[in-house]
Amino acid sequence: MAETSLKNRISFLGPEASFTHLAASRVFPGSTLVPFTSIPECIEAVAEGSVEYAVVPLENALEGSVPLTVDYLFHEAQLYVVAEVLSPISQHLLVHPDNAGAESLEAIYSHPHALAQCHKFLYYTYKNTPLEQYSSTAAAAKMVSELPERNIAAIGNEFSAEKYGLTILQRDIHDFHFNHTRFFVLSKTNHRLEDPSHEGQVKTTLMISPPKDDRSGVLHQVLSVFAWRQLNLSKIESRPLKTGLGNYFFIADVLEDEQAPMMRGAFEELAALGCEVKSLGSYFTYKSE
Ligand SMILES: O=C(O)C(=O)C[C@]1(C(=O)O)C=C[C@@H](O)C=C1
Repeated sequence: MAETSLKNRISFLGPEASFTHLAASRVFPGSTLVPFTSIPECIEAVAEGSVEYAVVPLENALEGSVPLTVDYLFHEAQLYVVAEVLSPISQHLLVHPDNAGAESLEAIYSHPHALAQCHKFLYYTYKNTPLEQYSSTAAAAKMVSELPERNIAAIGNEFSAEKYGLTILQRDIHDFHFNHTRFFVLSKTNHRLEDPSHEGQVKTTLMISPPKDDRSGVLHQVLSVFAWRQLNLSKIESRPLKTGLGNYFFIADVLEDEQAPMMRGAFEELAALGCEVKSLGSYFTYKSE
C-alpha cells in the first residue's frame, strides 16, 4: 500500500461503538477508523503498514492490565506508544427491544473485562444465567441485535445501545464507581502526538528484563536506579517472560521524557546492572469525557 494511503487510517478493536472506538475517535476525529476483531490484528495492521496507528486497550482501573496487549508489545511487535487515552467506563445491560419485558435471560455476552467489571451485579442479580465471553462489548451488542429470537443480553456502553437499536435494561452495572480504561496509540515510528492539555506532563513506558543470574537484591537495585534520580514511577507490574516458572519482566511507567538526562543515566545504570531495557517511547495523555 502506498505511503500516502496509510495516512489517517487507524485500526481499533471493533466493531463501531466499542470503548476502543470511542477512544480512537477522541484522538483521531476526522480519520478513517478501521475495525478489527482482535487486539493482535489491530497491532499487526500497524506493524504490516496497512494503517498508520492502532488504538488498543491496555489497562482497566478495576481489572488491571489487558495481558494480550502487554504481552504482544513485549514478545511480538516492535512498536512505539505515541499517546495514551484515559476514558471513563460505564457498563449497561442491553437487550433486544422485543425481549425488554422478559422475566429471565438465556445468557449474557460481553468482553471478558466488561463481564469482570460487573461481577458483583451479575452474581447477585443473574446468578444462574450463563456468562459468555465475546470479542468486544460492541460485538456482543451487535450480535444481540441480530438475534431477537434469542432472549440474550449484552454488556456494553450507551453508544452501542444506540448504534445497534438495543434497550438499556439496567444502567451503570459496573461494581465500582471509579471505572476507567487506559488505551495506547501505537505507531511504527518513535514520535509523540501533540499534548492535548498543554500541561506538558510526559510519560515513558519501559519494559525491563532483569539480569538472568538471579542474584539477591536485583529488584531493589532496579528500583533504586529510579529512586535516587527522583524519577517518579506511576506504575510497575510484572508479566511472565514465558521462558520458565518464576521468570518475569517488568513494565514500568516513568513520569519523564526518555531523552531527559536523568533518564539517559537510568538506562546506562540499568544496562550496567545487566538488565535489558526496551523503551516504548514518551507520550502525552488524552482524556475523554
Ligand atoms: O469491548 C470493548 O468495547 C473494548 O473496547 C475492550 C475493553 C477492554 O479490553 O478492557 C475496553 C474497555 C472496557 O474496559 C471493556 C472492554
